Amino acid sequence: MRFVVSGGGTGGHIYPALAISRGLKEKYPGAEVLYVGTTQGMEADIVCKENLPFRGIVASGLERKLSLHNLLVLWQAGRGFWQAAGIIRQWRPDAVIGTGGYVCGPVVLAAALRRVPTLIHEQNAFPGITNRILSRFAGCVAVTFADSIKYFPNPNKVRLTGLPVRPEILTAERKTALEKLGLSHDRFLLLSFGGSRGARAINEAMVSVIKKFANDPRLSIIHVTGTLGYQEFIDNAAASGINLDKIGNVTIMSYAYNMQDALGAANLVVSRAGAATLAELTVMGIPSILIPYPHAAENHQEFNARALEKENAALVVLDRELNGEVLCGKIAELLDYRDKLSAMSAASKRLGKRDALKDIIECVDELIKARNK
Ligand SMILES: CC(=O)N[C@H]1[C@@H](OP(=O)(O)OP(=O)(O)OC[C@H]2O[C@@H](n3ccc(=O)[nH]c3=O)[C@H](O)[C@@H]2O)O[C@H](CO)[C@@H](O)[C@@H]1O
Repeated sequence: MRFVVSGGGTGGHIYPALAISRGLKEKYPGAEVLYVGTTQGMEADIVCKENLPFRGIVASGLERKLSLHNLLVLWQAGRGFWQAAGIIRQWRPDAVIGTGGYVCGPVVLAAALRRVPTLIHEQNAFPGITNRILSRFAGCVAVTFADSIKYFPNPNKVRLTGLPVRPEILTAERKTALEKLGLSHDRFLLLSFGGSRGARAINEAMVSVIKKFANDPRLSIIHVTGTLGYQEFIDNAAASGINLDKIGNVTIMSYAYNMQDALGAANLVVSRAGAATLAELTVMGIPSILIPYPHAAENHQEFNARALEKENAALVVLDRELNGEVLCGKIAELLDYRDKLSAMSAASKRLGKRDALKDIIECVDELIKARNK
């Protein structure tokens, strides 16, 4: 069997695509999966570490106003479509799966026009523009939140599956993860990151958190700055009088390629409220302090975060209310009241959908069988 998966731009689209690739290989032993993305998105870097064949095409997004940039985008969209059509013709996939981001548009469309079975996955409570358009052509639309179903014109095609989490995250274990990270079993681990690209507001607040908890014997801290924000974070920490070399309980990373270990070992996570992150937190039953990115389309991260807050699985701090003092206060409260933390952890776990990947692979299988009838 041969498959094409496509999803691009940020980790939130890429990791579900990688999880689906693994699921396909498990379901169909010997299956070959080709990843189609853009060469300038994060996918080029992340996918090559997965040993999956990768092909790049051109794609970018329209600005929501009349502009010269949009003319370039339309020209690129045409070019991207021909590149995608060429790939589909040569690779002859049995099915094509898109997980969002502009790059999926031409890939899923080219496949659907050749009558190749297609499935798209929507991660957010409010669907992205690419998926809303593609849903008209795709054979199946798998969604994470029931709330998103109403935005798709043909509800009969929609299946509520949840968001597929990478298998290594599903199976991560605290003891092994702590050992891999070289961290003590007796300490509480606070993990903070701002989604796949990092978040300046979280980086700024974490400077105060690190200052407050530096060398505190109760806890270890792993803070992931995002590749772009790394140097700024290091400079800000130094300007605040923090000597990171002299602090034994803090690890700073620009990007965590081993998220299964970081999440596997964490007792508490501070993060943005991207859908893939929330799916990972809930399948692992990790309590969190969520700071939704305020400029996400239709403010969808706040909707995502409130869904966890409502079930007592997370505390929510709005970006405009965030500062070092507020974040230190919330962390200290959860460190001191472990019963509250345990209750949040249990609530988080109740929300996790561990079967999402299996359900999506079943949908793909049904599409293939329906075509071969
Ligand atoms: C600003 C914005 O619009 N962000 C969107 C984007 O976010 P973004 O890409 O930040 O999305 P998510 O939080 O959903 O996913 C991040 C993914 O990257 C992984 N990770 C992150 C950091 C790191 O160092 N290592 C690592 O592996 C996480 O484990 C997770 O799997 O896509 C998501 C899914 O459509 C949306 O819900 C988010 O709103």
